[in-house]
Amino acid sequence: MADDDIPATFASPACFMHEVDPAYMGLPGPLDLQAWKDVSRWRKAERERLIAERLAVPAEKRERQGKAIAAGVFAEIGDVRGRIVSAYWPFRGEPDLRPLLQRIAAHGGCTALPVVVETGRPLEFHLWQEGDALTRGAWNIPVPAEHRPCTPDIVLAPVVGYDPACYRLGYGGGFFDRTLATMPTRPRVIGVGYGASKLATIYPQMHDIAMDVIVTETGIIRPQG
Ligand SMILES: Nc1nc2c(c(=O)[nH]1)N(C=O)[C@@H](CNc1ccc(C(=O)N[C@@H](CCC(=O)O)C(=O)O)cc1)CN2
Ligand SMILES: Nc1ncnc2c1ncn2[C@@H]1O[C@H](COP(=O)(O)OP(=O)(O)OP(=O)(O)O)[C@@H](O)[C@H]1O
Repeated sequence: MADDDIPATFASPACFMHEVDPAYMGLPGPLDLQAWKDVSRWRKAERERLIAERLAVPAEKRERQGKAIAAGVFAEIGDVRGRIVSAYWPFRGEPDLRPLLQRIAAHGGCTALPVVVETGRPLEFHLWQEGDALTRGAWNIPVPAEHRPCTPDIVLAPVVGYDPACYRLGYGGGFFDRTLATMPTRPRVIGVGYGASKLATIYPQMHDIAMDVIVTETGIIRPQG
């Protein structure tokens, strides 16, 4: 038998994985990799566009919208007594929910801020309320100076963009997805953003985790079905 006649498979493969469609195995195939490259490029461009657009909105209008969003979030949370709510320190034109943190504390809730420990790792949440000291964290975002890690019951996640299925486009670090994927008990996740940040779809990938609800100044979005 000539070498050319040897079939291009193992006589006795260790397993049949090579015969199964990679998508069925939950593994990315070559096509998925190309699709993810395209989606990544598209997401990068959309992030830049959406951030530039919201920064171009006059500060007073953004402030008005922020107040309407905060009112919507407060109503959506319901009874805050004894619950931990994580918010964020606003940057790049995000809705300012700092007054909401005070309101939550006044109603008997605890508040926290997200802390980047390291790129590629889940976020931590550290207790913080108005008057507590802050220090500069990753990307110069203020974070609690005191190390008081906690597990929030409710996470307010700022969105750069969102879609009708409540998927969130963030800044591209994958922090919230990684964090939610590794929390033993999934908190309630409320996406927070401006109505103008709506996209037809963010082309959700395996790692994307949908928000339970998105609150904007123009209304509340819940995943269909
Ligand atoms: N106010 C606020 N605080 C927050 C978040 C947030 O979304 N908003 N985060 C929520 O996660 C974490 C910070 N996440 C960030 C993730 C990426 C970049 C960033 O600037 N990334 C690169 C591009 C990344 C890429 O495309 O690979 C950049 O823009 O240069 C900034 C913050 C924690 N704190
Ligand atoms: N659970 C996870 N495990 C490993 N990698 C993840 C996970 N979640 C997201 N990633 C990776 O993080 C990267 C950024 O993801 P994505 O574009 O969804 O970010 P984002 O949600 O916009 O960012 P952020 O949450 O920081 O605002 C991707 O390369 C993705 O594969």
